[in-house]
Amino acid sequence: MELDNKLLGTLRQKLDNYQAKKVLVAVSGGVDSMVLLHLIGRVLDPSNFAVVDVDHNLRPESASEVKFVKNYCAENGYQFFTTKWRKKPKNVGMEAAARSFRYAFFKKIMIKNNFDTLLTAHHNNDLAENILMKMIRSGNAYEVVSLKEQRPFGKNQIVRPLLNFSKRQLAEYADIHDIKHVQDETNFDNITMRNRLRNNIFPELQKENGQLLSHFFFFNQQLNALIDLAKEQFKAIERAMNLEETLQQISGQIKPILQLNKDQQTLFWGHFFTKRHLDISISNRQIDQIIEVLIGDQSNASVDLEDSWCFIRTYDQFVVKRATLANLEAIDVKINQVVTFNGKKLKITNDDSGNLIVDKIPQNITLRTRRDGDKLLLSNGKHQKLSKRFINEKIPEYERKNYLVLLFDNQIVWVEKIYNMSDYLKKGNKHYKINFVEVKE
Ligand SMILES: Nc1ncnc2c1ncn2[C@@H]1O[C@H](COP(=O)(O)OP(=O)(O)OP(=O)(O)O)[C@@H](O)[C@H]1O
Repeated sequence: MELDNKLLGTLRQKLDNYQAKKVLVAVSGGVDSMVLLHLIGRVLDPSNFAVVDVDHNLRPESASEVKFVKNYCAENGYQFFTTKWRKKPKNVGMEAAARSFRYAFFKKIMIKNNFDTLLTAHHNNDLAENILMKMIRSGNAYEVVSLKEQRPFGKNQIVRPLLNFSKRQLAEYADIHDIKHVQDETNFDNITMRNRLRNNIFPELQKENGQLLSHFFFFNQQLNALIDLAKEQFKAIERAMNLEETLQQISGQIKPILQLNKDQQTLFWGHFFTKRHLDISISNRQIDQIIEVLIGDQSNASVDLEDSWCFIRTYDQFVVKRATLANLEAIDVKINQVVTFNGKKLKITNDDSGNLIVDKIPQNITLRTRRDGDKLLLSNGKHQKLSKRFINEKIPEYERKNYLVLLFDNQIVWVEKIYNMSDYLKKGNKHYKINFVEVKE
């Protein structure tokens, strides 16, 4: 009776707090969501709620599980929505794809039928498992924060009224009221980390302290609040940074960030990258590298990020941009043949207007990007390392890999913008002119 009152009281209070008027209950048929549905049936009039169950079509029993929920709704006079997932993607995480299909369907039903609130049956064990899993995977505070009791969902909201109740309490309620439910057999195999934590680790941890789950709840609440406070301060910092943002890059002043201490900077960059529309994931190690670059006084220092994005610090600014992918393969080029290299169309012609002057017509012409050990011939007959030339010309490291290098018979004769062997050839000898041009369409 006490548990009944606690659950019903909490549910009423949450619906009231979050002004949930027309409610869609997400029910998978498992014990948690059947308990939620049973409770809702006791609190709301059927005209104010409906049930939704998505058949993910991933297990043979899924259709009969949906039928079970459908029948339950029919018996109780509840409106019911369902759909079956048919177009399963290949080569992506199945669980994540199933989830995004599920939430897209929830959204569609809510908009079409004017529901203002989606209720899910997430509970305290789900929350604790999420936190521990994220702790194991990343330790990133923004990821470690777990489910919130309420969050916006498009123009509407998701409310999770059972977050403060344990799985055991929900199972107890199901027992008392003899609530039938389906059993997901995959909960028992220990292939997933979640199941290993649920079945092996949490029972052990709870032996240390029976209050463990509520501590996770409390920790989550506090961490969420701290992050919200930090974000307020970061907004002010971002305003002072004068950010300029396009789909391809974002840049800004670094001075405002340097007012934060090193740990606060870590928190800042974690937030900065998670909320940007530039789709970059960033590791803790990369955040450390960014901070090193900002604290150091080396202009043009850079950090490589995922998918060829890079973070570059110039004197008092930073820019995050995509570095063009270099084609590192060398290609052989014939005279008058058009080749595409790093997105440019190029051609070598052998005519008098040539801007490359050589002392013999080459047998082999090769185009490639830089390699370690590349050397340039100078007029005194000596060689200079290409890397040295890049430094002299102040070409930042992140750009060097995109520079085109042209070789005649294995001798570098030209490097984009910074070297042309013609400038170093002795006058008086017999020379040939060769043209190296970018072809415009
Ligand atoms: N197929 C489904 N159809 C309708 N509701 C579902 C379905 N699967 C899950 N739910 C709802 O989501 C809640 C959480 O389910 P579960 O723990 O399996 O999901 P999750 O993938 O871990 O979490 P999330 O839904 O936040 O991604 C369930 O209690 C239920 O309310």
